[in-house]
Parts: sequence; C-alpha cells; structure tokens
Amino acid sequence: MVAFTARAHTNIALLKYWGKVDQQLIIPTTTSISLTLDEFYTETTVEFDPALPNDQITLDQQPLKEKDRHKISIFLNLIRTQAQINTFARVQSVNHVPTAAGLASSASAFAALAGAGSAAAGLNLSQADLSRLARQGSGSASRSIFGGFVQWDRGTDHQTSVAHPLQENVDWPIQLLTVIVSDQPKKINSRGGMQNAMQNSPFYQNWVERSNGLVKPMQTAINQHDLATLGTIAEQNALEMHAQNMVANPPFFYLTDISWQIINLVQDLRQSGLQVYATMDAGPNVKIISHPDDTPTIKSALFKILPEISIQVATPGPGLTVWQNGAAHA
Ligand SMILES: Nc1ncnc2c1ncn2[C@@H]1O[C@H](COP(=O)(O)OP(=O)(O)OP(=O)(O)O)[C@@H](O)[C@H]1O
Ligand SMILES: C[C@@](O)(CCOP(=O)(O)OP(=O)(O)O)CC(=O)O
Repeated sequence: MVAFTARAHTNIALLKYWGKVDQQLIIPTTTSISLTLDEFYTETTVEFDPALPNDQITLDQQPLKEKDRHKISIFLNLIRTQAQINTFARVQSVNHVPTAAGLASSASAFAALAGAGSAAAGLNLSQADLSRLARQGSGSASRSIFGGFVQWDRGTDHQTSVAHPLQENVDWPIQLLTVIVSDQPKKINSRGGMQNAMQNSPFYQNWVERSNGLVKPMQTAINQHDLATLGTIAEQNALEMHAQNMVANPPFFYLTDISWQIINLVQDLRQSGLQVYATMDAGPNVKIISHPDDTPTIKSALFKILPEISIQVATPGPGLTVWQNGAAHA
C-alpha cells in the first residue's frame, strides 16, 4: 500500500487539560485552549504492508520501547477498524522536539500519526474527525490538528469532544520563549499525573469549575489581541494546575528550583513594566508568553541569573499537513 507522511506541530495550552472523565475515549474534565507552535514538530511516515508480521515502529531511527509500541499499535487498531483492514504498519517517526519532557511531544506525535495513518489506510477524514482520532492517542493531540489558537471542547462523548480553531492565522505579535530547564523524560507522565491530581487533590472540583470559567475571558483576550489579559489568565491557570499536584496526597512536583527562579524572574520583569507571563506543563520547562520586541531584554535577564540555560523562541505555527511519499510537499 502507499506510504503517507504527516507533519504536526506541538501546541502549548494556555488553558490546561488536566484530568479525564473517560480514560478510554479521553474525554477531559475541562475545555482547553492552546497555541500551536512553529518551531517544534513531529514528522511521521506510515505504510501498511501485508508482508509485516507485526507493527514496526521507530522513533528517531530507534525501535520504540515495548510499552510505547503497544500504545501506538492500539492507536493503529482504531484506524484499522475504521478502514476495515487488518494489515500491520511500518511507522517511522522523527521528533523535532525533546520527547516526553513536558514540551508536548505526545501532542505532535499522535496528531502526525492520525494524519499519516488514516491517509495510508485509505481514509479521507475531515479535520474534525482527525481531531477526534488524535484525541484517542493523547488528549492534547486533538488540538495539534489545527494551527494558531485552538479550543478543544471537553464535550460529553466521542462526537462532541473535539477541537476547532479559534484563530488559525495569528497576525499579531505573540511568542513563547521556551526555557529548557531539562530535556530529559520526566518521572511522572502527564497521564499518570493528571489521574493522580484528579483522585487525590481536595480542590480538584474547584480547578474544573475555575478553569471552565476562564474559557470565555480567554476567547475574548485572543479576539482582542490582548496579550496582557491572555498572559494573566494563562499564568493563573498553569499555577492552579500545578497547585493541584502540590496538594495531592501524596504530593508531586514537576517544577524544580530552576523553574521557580524563572517564574520569579518573569514576575520581576512584569513589575518593571514588561508584558511577560509564564506557563508550565507536566515538566520543569517554563514557557514565557511575551511580545517579540522584548526577546533581547528577557533573554539577557535570564542569562544573568542562569548563564547555562537554553532558550528557544517559538511563534504561532500551522496545522497538520499530510502528503503522499514521492509527491511534492506543499
Ligand atoms: N513521535 C512519536 N511517536 C510515537 N510516540 C511518541 C512520539 N513522541 C512521543 N511519543 C510518546 O509520547 C510519550 C510522551 O508523552 P507525555 O504526554 O508523557 O509527555 P510529553 O511529550 O512531554 O507531552 P506532554 O507535554 O503532552 O505531557 C513518549 O513516552 C512516547 O511514548
Ligand atoms: C499539562 C498538559 O500538557 C497535559 C497534556 O496531557 P496529554 O495530552 O499528554 O495527556 P494524555 O491525554 O493522557 O496523553 C496540558 C495540556 O496540554 O492541555
């Protein structure tokens, strides 16, 4: 059969997804809003081949670990069922983003796999159906089908829990400075962490209500290109997500001393008049939401306190692209 390749970019949530109502279908407790990023992406090629005795999967030219391979095969089963085929697949994936370090590699990974896998299986899915499919691999992947600002409606079932673009072409100045504290895989993955928080934080229900209440204000901030309100809401929502983990029993932490140094610096810079805001996912890295003009000031302030730190500038990025191997890539 024919091989297809897909490229999907990561996204960083401005309003976080942190808990599931349905573990199997991946229906979240909250509606989330994200920004797709240009600089970090996954490229995946899929070919179904009747000669294969099982699914063969490589990530960055290395065979995947058994647990991760199993996860991909289960996901491919969703595609096989829909396409009514029972052939195994050859999957080659390359991450242009550190894997499992809280930089949303699972988002770009499953969005790319949904795109290449469904095309290679002969399915011609709509973007909404690709989002529903990607969601079942990793919740945040539902948002990486689209570019720019994206909203994943929590919904109540497979049909209604789907992402849609809020603003695909972002033509106003906003960037995320990603401060890489560590590019090593984290100890507690997102899946385990959110489950832990949901079951063991006494304030979890409060998080759900507050987070869902921030959807409208965040939409308004995006519509009005209001960086200050957008950043304020995003920082508040990220800290509240981490607070759930800190008050869980037993507590657990993604943020390290260095993460807190950066968060404190962001607050200091804000007090000095800059529009800078921090957001953090399931890892120690801090993403600084900011205006591109302020990059030199923010970078020099960061290097002053952390001379060894690595910083990547990320701007709004596009949605999923899929092409047949051998065909020209638009
Ligand atoms: N390109 C890929 N192909 C297949 N699986 C991948 C790929 N990239 C990542 N993964 C899988 O996703 C897992 C990482 O997902 P996880 O959600 O734990 O962390 P993350 O990448 O930091 O993303 P997030 O910020 O969404 O938590 C990896 O352990 C691996 O199983
Ligand atoms: C903190 C987050 O990045 C968590 C992402 O979690 P995942 O989408 O990786 O989780 P699973 O659905 O279990 O695969 C917040 C977000 O991206 O909304």
